[in-house]
Amino acid sequence: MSEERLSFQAEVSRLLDIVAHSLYSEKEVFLRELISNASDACDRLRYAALTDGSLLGDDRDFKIRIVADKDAKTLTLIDNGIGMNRQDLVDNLGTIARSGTSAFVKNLSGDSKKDVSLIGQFGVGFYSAFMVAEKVEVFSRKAGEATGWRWVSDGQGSFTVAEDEAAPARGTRIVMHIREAETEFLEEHRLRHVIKTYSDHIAVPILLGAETTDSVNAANALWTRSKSEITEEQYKEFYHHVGHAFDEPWLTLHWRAEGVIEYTGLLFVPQQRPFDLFDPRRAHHVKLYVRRVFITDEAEGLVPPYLRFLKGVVDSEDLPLNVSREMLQNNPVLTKLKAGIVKRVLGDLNKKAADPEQAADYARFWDAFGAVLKEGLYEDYAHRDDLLKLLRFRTTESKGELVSLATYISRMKEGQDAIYYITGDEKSAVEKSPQVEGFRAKGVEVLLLTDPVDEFWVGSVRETDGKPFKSVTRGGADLSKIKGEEKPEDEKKDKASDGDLSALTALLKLTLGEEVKDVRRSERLTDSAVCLVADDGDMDIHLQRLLKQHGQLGADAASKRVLEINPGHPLIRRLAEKATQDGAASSLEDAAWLLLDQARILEGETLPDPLSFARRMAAFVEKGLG
Ligand SMILES: Nc1ncnc2c1ncn2[C@@H]1O[C@H](COP(=O)(O)OP(=O)(O)OP(=O)(O)O)[C@@H](O)[C@H]1O
Repeated sequence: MSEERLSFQAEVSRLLDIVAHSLYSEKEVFLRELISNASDACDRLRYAALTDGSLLGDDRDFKIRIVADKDAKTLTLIDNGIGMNRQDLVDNLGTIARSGTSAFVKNLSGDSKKDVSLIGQFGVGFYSAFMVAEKVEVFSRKAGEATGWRWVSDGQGSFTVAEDEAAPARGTRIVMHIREAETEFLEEHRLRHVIKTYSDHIAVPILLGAETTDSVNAANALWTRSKSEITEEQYKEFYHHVGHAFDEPWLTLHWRAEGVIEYTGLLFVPQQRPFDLFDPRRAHHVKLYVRRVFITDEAEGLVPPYLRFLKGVVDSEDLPLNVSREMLQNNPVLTKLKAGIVKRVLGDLNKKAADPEQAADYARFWDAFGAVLKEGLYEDYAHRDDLLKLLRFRTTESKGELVSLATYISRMKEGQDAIYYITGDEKSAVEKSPQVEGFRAKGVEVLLLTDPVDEFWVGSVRETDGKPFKSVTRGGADLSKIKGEEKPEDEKKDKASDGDLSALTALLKLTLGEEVKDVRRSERLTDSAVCLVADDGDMDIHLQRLLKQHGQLGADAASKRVLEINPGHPLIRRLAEKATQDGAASSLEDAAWLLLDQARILEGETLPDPLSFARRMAAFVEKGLG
């Protein structure tokens, strides 16, 4: 086939532009990226050869060779891994395969400084070669295939592919034509240092020079070494490699299990949320190995979705080496591995969570991954108690600090028998909700739940330690039973008389008719005149809104709300007085609708009839101005 010229996917061009022009201060990381890819290629061939031994031929020892040629100003990296055919080259080196990354690049701001620091968080993989090279040639031949290929690009929007017999017998040779300013990467000592720093953990030998047979790296799988032999730095570099990550691990778990099943786990909890954390597939990122052979990074069932932030490796001694990815489904060994992983991870998280000295550190984890962990509360009943201990909340009383359920319970007021919460989209908004006023006045703490998942777990967990979870926007507020810290003047505050209030309530019910389920005097309001609540047994207001937004609830399936009025509010007092007068029904009609609309606005809802609202409002203001 003759040479073809193809364009890079738009996102790749964008990425290359940033890579070439702005740049990381640490250009040396390009080598780590290419070595990481070469090692993955060896892993994949090792796995493929389990079912088709002929793929390896006589060349059975995997290696990565790096050769610098100062005269030609080229740096060459050769692996005898799985290799790429024409289609692979076009797909892998012309597009960004990972969907999260691709979407991310699409949304880059165009401000190169900002973009570079963001890209630094996930790396640019193969394309980082263009940080040091003005031209890159990739010669490759896929294992088991006859034809070799050459891919060439100067990173300027396009590349060429053509058949080429100069490709290695199997695997990939990447030739980088090093820029004048980057010739330091042709110096052996510099290369050796970079390899030692970033790639020592790579399990395939890395040979520096055309002839040498001595590897620069230790060349055994990091997780097989004993903990005492591994430095923090090495763990970190391994985490970068295995997790395609660029932050520091927040927690490193390295353990060997011997007993019912035998395996080694080396798992990391990242510091930062990866971009695809809320991807609907909820896939995890833990690689499964069987006796040092990479099997798959998609073993569904190895890690539950609520721990999908974990990165790392699990290496089993019990699974058969020829286990196919299909065979892994419903495999009893896999089930046991999963049980071991969950126990270990939750145990270590609980140690961190329980240590007051590490509260600030745990808070960082919680802010990154708490929302994901909460999914386990309704998906993994067996570990619910462990998970409940890990929960942290911001509350109306916590001044931004995180509070555990145990702390909340220890601070409950006399007569308080429920754990109160409010759900919503944003902390600042729920904190100011009228429904929490009465609780705040009494010093009764209310959990502020602002993750969408919150609605689902509170609905499923229902209670802890004998204390039910209760929404402050649903049902009666039963605040009168609680001995709080209210100030005496609150008690004495003028309230509408019972008779007047009953008249107003009746009038509002009549006027608003089908728009509300009921109108009641409120126990929970102190400052606002009105608010909406869901009736006991009805769906919480925020949950209704959430389900509607996601098309899970028809417009008419929503249950009606109860309008609560504050007997101590001057406006309600005045209206109550008027409600007993003749002709009140018609003179207060506009006021009734305005009260309801006000409650809707406080709830963050759009008004069903904004035009009428504006008309009534204008009329009132006009009257007020005399
Ligand atoms: N030496 C190689 N041998 C075989 N395939 C390779 C090699 N180098 C790259 N590839 C293929 O090209 C793809 C893209 O590589 P690239 O480094 O850009 O991204 P990645 O490795 O998937 O992710 P990351 O951005 O985290 O490095 C790889 O997933 C792999 O399929």
